[in-house]
Amino acid sequence: MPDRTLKEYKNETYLDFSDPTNDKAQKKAIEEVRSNFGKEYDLYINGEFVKGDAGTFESKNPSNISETIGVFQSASKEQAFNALGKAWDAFEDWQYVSAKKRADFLFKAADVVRRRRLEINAWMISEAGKNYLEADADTCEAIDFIEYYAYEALRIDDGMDVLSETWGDHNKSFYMPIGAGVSISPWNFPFAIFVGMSVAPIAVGNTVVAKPAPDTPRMGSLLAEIFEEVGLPAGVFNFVTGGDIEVGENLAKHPDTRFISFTGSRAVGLHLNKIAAETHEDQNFLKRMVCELGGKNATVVDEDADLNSAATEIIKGAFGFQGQKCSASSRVVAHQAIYDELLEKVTEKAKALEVGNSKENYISGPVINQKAVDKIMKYIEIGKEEGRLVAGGKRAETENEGYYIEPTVFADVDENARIAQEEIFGPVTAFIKAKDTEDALRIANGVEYGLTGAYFSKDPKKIDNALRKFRVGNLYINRKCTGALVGAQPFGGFKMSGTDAKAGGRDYLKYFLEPKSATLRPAEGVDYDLEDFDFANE
Ligand SMILES: NC(=O)c1ccc[n+]([C@@H]2O[C@H](COP(=O)([O-])OP(=O)(O)OC[C@H]3O[C@@H](n4cnc5c(N)ncnc54)[C@H](O)[C@@H]3O)[C@@H](O)[C@H]2O)c1
Ligand SMILES: N[C@@H](CCC=O)C(=O)O
Repeated sequence: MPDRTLKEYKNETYLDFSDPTNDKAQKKAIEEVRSNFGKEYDLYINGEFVKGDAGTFESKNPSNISETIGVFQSASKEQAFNALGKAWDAFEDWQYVSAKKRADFLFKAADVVRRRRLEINAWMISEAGKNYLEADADTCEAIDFIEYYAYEALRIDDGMDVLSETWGDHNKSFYMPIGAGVSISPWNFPFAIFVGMSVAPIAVGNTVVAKPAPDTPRMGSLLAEIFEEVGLPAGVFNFVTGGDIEVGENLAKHPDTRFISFTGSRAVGLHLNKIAAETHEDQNFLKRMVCELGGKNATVVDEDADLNSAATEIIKGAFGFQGQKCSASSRVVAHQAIYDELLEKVTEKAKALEVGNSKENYISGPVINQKAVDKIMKYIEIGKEEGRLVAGGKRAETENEGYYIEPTVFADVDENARIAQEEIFGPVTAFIKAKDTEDALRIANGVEYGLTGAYFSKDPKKIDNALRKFRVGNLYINRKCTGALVGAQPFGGFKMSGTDAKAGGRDYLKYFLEPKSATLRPAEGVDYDLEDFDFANE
């Protein structure tokens, strides 16, 4: 295999499903996957597929809830702890495996994902309710995470800081993996985020117990199959499905859990952050906590913006995957001079979005489950009190029994209203009127989150002003505020949106590393320096 360097990294490109060949191929993959609905999938602990001790649960198709995607294991607390123990056993060797060897496992895994791409999309379309493009983008992001972190691990292995020489001593700093930990992921990027959160620690020599969200366990079990196929050493990656408390919380609390990597809601993230801070008597490290939480993102449209383009991008940002993205534009803050015109354009486009079964590639599919329906419909009722309903506002009627909600737009919402402040995580956006540019940026910043934002203007001076003042981790000018690409738009937010980690960025792997400084004084008459040592087993 040729040497792979960071320079070789490229984002995977999405399939064009308006091409009938791709559309047909995706439909065929969906039919194949559907013929496998209802099968049982096991835990994957220490390189073995095993049954759970605490029963089983089913994953359902949100587009048609009479369909069972698969049957999954509920691990007991003891099994979860056993997985953690096996991960520590595997760490003994894995921490010293060379970065190149580790990266080779990952490059092979990325190639398997490429080979199974349409099948993986098909499972995701069925289990999460994504349309074809959203599913394909998720699978591509998973490939990107795997390869980007593999390249990054190679770069980090090349050495850290250039240090000064001190009177004949040689100084070197390098990174060491930190140990075995737990990755707890959400259902909304059920492959990309699950894969990214599993691969990042592994790429730099750690071992992982990964728990998928209960709504999308099939997407996690695919990674177990892939790592089994590429021969990743036993115990490096463990896949444990089961209860939030039984598996997730108990693992977070365990004194041997070295890191907790969490992506999910603010409430659960804060709860786990507290757990991470509690030190057990027999714990000899501070737990490393990585939290990537929610958002209440705004698209700000200034008076000189291209309104057609802004309206198109708002629709994508607010209603892509039914608004179930932490990055979604759930607020539109519009300058008073263009407010009415923009609102009319967005309303018209929102009303035109067709809702239906994801297997037929409707632009808008279902939301994830009944709990989500209840929460979103509750916010829609609140919105009716707080603003003027101009589009949607009801359950969408379709041929299937699924969790469908109409794309919904509220106008004339006060900046402090609940629907302007709280994360809804569904197909709902709220228009807020601003007096001028500064007022718009103040409103955009006036929430507890700081994840993404979009700003529309043609004026370079205004753009420069927004670049500095709009307080979000990911800011986009003249485009939608969703769809960050690995390695291009490192992703993660400020304020209550998380611990400032940037998934798919250069800093991310350092959350799973500890830096070590070494000083070597050459022994009398011996000629060597620290560059002669690479600190890894081949
Ligand atoms: N910042 C980001 O990068 C990012 C990315 C995706 C999603 N999100 C956020 O995730 C949320 C949606 O995902 P969700 O509904 O799956 O979130 P969630 O917080 O309900 O669940 C996330 C994960 O935590 C587990 N969990 C729940 N309770 C737990 C507990 N007490 N102990 C341990 N684990 C527990 C769940 O099973 C799931 O695997 C939204 O708030 C969204 O903004 C953030
Ligand atoms: N990284 C994704 C969002 C992940 C959270 O849901 C985006 O940029 O849209």
